[in-house]
Amino acid sequence: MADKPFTLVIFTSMSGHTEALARAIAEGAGSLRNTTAEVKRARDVTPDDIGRASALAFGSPTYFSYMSGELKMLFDEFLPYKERFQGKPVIAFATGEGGQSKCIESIEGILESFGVDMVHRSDILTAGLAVQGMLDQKAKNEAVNAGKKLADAGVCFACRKATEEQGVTIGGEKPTM
Ligand SMILES: Cc1cc2nc3c(=O)[nH]c(=O)nc-3n(C[C@H](O)[C@H](O)[C@H](O)COP(=O)(O)O)c2cc1C
Repeated sequence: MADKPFTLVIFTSMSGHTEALARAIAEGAGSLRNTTAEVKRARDVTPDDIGRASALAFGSPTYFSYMSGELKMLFDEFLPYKERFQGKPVIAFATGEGGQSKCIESIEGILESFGVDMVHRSDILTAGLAVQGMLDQKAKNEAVNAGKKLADAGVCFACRKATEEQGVTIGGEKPTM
């Protein structure tokens, strides 16, 4: 994992709508103190990137009520690296012309089998982050806030991981060996 809690926002996009949403999420995620955020196209993401991240966002345009082939390919290829996703806070986002919640469902379905912690279920939105058409100011604000909440959950994840790795138990005592 990176030194500072790090949010990786992964997307695919042809005409720019989903990219704009990804950049707004990263803007929110990177605005927290002591955290960083990066935006990457799905085809450029490596298993090491997933391992370094303390929080992840995955987004796609809706194609035939599903995610793009490029994002599906990432999931297919990263199945052997499933443990790098486990327990990490995640949000799914999508743009479309009305069918984007189906796209979000398709992304979430795969991510659940990778063992992630879907952040929105508890405190973001009931249907992931969905946008129809180009990003307006309201959608942008929502995306920035979602990014902040995601990064915040990433900080908690990184703290829990560090505590586990140092062998510190709750209550502050190290186990005796
Ligand atoms: C091949 C193709 C299939 C599409 N299928 C759907 C669809 O099933 N439902 C929908 O709401 N929008 C659909 N769309 C619209 C796109 O999801 C929408 O324009 C999206 O915002 C494009 O994202 P981008 O600008 O990031 O490329 C489709 C677009 C294309 C090119």
